[in-house]
Amino acid sequence: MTSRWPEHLFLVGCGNMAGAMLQRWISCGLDPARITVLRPSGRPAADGVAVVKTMPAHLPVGTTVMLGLKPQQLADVAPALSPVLNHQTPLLSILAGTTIAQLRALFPGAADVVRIMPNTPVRTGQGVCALYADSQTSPDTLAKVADMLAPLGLVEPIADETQFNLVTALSGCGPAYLFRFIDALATAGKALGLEAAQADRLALATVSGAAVLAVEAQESAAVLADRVASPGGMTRKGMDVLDRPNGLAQLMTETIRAARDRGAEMAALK
Ligand SMILES: NC(=O)C1=CN([C@@H]2O[C@H](COP(=O)(O)OP(=O)(O)OC[C@H]3O[C@@H](n4cnc5c(N)ncnc54)[C@H](OP(=O)(O)O)[C@@H]3O)[C@@H](O)[C@H]2O)C=CC1
Ligand SMILES: O=C(O)[C@@H]1CCC=N1
Repeated sequence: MTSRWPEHLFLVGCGNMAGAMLQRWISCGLDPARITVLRPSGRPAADGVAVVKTMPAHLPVGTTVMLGLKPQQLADVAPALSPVLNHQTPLLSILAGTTIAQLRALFPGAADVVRIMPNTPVRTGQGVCALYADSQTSPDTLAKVADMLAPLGLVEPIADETQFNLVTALSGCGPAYLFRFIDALATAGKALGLEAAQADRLALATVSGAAVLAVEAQESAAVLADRVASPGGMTRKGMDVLDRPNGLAQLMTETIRAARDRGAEMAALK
């Protein structure tokens, strides 16, 4: 069986998101000696991973490059990165908003260009990586990228790039909304009289347990919610607040729409 890992991985930027992917890949067997990280600060990325502060003149044969910097930083790095890519260097990008066409314009030497939209839970192997490539990218490269992402969690191919910002708004940004929800649940408990640490503990364990149950159960989340809500009981009264016309469903639609639309704005800023 061939290895799921590239011969060499070059990460251009390795902060919160690429760093989470890196940690998971290493814990699943990617040899740190096969990874180089470019980051201006020169801060260590992980034990055994080489860190450089400036663009190398050449990349080892068999290198896969992943862009892990912010979209606003891409224009600074592209002039130095483009010449070191060739048609055998798969170029992966986790940049929100930045389209394949924009990447191809900046990196004309790359043949295989793949957009990935991860989320931070990849660090535990419970993340989501959405995946899109255009028809110029070889199916073999795309399959290899999907294989490399498999230890990070759900790998979700996206057929239509115009949906990528919407997908980003849901699964890429989604953990932040869940973290906010955990905070809000605990804060509500505190506001109504619970001791702070206890409210935090209860909120976190409740969200964690409910998420695991939702994953493991055969029923939909809607059915599971109804099973908690005994007729005439306490939960129904609470859910009546969430379910009112301007309640949670509308709030989430507005939230996802605002995030999605920011992706298009970011692409237009290039
Ligand atoms: N955060 C998230 O949950 C998600 C983020 N993304 C995408 O990931 C990308 C990175 O976001 P995030 O990790 O949050 O950002 P961070 O700010 O945490 O990381 C940015 C990284 O880019 C590096 N960097 C800055 N300037 C340059 C440069 N000129 N050349 C090379 N590297 C540079 C930084 O270096 P240094 O370490 O030295 O400061 C840092 O490692 C974005 O494009 C974002 O859209 C996608 C999905 C989810
Ligand atoms: O906030 C952002 O732009 C990125 C995209 C998905 C999560 N973080």
